[in-house]
Amino acid sequence: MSGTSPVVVAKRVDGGDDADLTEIADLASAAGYDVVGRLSQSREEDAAYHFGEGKVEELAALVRETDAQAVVVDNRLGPYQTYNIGGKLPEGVEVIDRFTLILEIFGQRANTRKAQLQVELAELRYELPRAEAKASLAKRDERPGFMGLGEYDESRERDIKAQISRIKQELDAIAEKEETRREQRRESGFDLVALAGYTNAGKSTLMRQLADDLDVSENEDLHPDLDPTAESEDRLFTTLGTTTRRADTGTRDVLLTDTVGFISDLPHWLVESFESTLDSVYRADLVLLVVDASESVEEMREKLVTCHDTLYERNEAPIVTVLNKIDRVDDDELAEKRAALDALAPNPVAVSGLTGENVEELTARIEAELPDWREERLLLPLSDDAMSLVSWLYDHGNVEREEYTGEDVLVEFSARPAIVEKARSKAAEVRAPPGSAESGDVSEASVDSP
Ligand SMILES: Nc1nc2c(ncn2[C@@H]2O[C@H](COP(=O)(O)OP(=O)(O)OP(=O)(O)O)[C@@H](O)[C@H]2O)c(=O)[nH]1
Ligand SMILES: [Mg+2]
Repeated sequence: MSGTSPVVVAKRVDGGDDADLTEIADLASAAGYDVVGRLSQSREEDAAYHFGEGKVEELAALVRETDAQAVVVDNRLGPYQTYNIGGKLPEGVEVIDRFTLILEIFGQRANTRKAQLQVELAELRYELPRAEAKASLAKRDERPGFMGLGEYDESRERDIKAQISRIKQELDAIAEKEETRREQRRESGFDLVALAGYTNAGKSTLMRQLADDLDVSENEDLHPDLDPTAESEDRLFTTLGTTTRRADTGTRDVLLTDTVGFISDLPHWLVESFESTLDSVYRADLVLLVVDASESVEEMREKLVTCHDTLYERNEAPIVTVLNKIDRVDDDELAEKRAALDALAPNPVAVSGLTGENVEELTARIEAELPDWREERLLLPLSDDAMSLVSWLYDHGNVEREEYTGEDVLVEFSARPAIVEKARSKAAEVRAPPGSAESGDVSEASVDSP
């Protein structure tokens, strides 16, 4: 089915308020569909049809009336329910669920090898239990292809498993390379800050506001892998891959990474398929959790909960919550929202990524929250190697004192812990170059931090 096809969106909630169809309609538009009808129901789940049977008749009538080519359902449908709903719809009208729709969007946006592999992996993980169900039903001599899922084929299940493991291997190799790159960047003195948050919260817009406006091409020598900043658009999942830019926050050298947004109700397997993309968030030194403050407190709360759930198990970094889009909120309203969300978003920074309002407060906060630099003193015998270590320290940290006493140079500096470690081992080599007689006797010359 092509992107511009007309579709009807539908959703069921257990009870209480009417179902909110905004997000599923936005997702359908993001996939390029034209939303021509909406239908919701508040009742408990029906085993056969998910919705009440009468509601499905209503859905079929709406489809006929609007000439829709598909129905997008914002609930988890079992394979039988999908089949039963499909049976009531006009011939050829597809039933698409939330996950298939999200995968479709990701598939359209996947423009790197990694993104394509991730989408493929998610598709296979979605298909596997369905293939298993088909295989086991066929073994029990049931009708093959019973759910409109095509002819039964036992080898399909084995194929899927083999493909899954092949793709996982390739993705693991990519993830390893990225981890090495993160370590190299840390060793060159950079702090890694990641933008995270619900899709459409304004991450890419804020990234552009914080990034040095230097052209990527001008920075190429230093960071051949930096890419142009991701686009901003009022559309869900504009950004799929990750982009990294330098940001000037004052004294620290920061590399800022923008990445795919979070969304609620994603099954475990889908989140897992995008694990290595989320690693740039999980393994950062600091996470900026961006929230759209122009939405209602309830929406903000739900989205914050989704973000925390996604971060909860694997995130290692401190989190600063950023209330974004304050150009659309007045002061009283902002104060109310801050108070209401205090438990989920303690001590947030409020900014507008669009106008740049209050962005200095955010950069100051980034500096304050980044892991502390350590103080160190090194005493080195004067030599060319010692002098090049001193100049390396100027490049990678803050040199506070440099003193020459006859045969030695004393240097006091502060730097991130990894740099201090590296400096110590460089100093050991300066004192006793590998292969020299005194090799191994280096600890004496090291002066501990005050
Ligand atoms: N008024 C206002 N609009 C903003 C602000 N920041 C972002 N927007 C708008 O919000 C929409 C989404 O912004 P993006 O920067 O694409 O958001 P994102 O979080 O990167 O979204 P995805 O990549 O799709 O997950 C765009 O239409 C932006 O112009 C802001 O501070 N104020
Ligand atoms: Mg984006």
